[in-house]
Amino acid sequence: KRKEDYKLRELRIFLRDICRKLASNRRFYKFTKPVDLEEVTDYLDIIKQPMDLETMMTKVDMHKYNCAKEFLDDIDLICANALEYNPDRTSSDKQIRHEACSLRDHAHALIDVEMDSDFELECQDIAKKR
Ligand SMILES: CC(=O)c1nc(NC(=O)[C@H]2CNCCN2)sc1-c1cc(O)cc(O)c1
Repeated sequence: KRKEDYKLRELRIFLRDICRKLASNRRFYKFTKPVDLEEVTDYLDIIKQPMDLETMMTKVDMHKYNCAKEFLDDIDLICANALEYNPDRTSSDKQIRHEACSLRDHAHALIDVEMDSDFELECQDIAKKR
């Protein structure tokens, strides 16, 4: 197990904790599971790359993230998808856009507070090499 692999294991432990905290916040309930394509039948006509917190947890376990930036790119994707699928001036669309922006800001804030910036820079160097 190279030194790099110990760093990536530490990253996975950290990202699982971030994912758990976000998924356990009732405000982000709509983003915890893949959009139900039986219910939302036109979803894939509009959203080309669905993403959700359960899928992200699986990606952590499958070693798909080599730095926190890659993890936050998927959080930003969840948010962008919700903004794109819910553009209307209705209160329901406005509410889900608000929840999506809140998820994005909470995720970035959690990582900025809890993650050592030098550690992330080391992970980004590893990510570049892989
Ligand atoms: C996550 C998401 O983007 C989402 N958007 C919705 N939009 C609408 O229903 C709007 C779209 N504009 C017209 C009026 N209806 S419902 C919905 C959703 C909510 C859940 O509790 C679970 C789930 O899988 C998906």
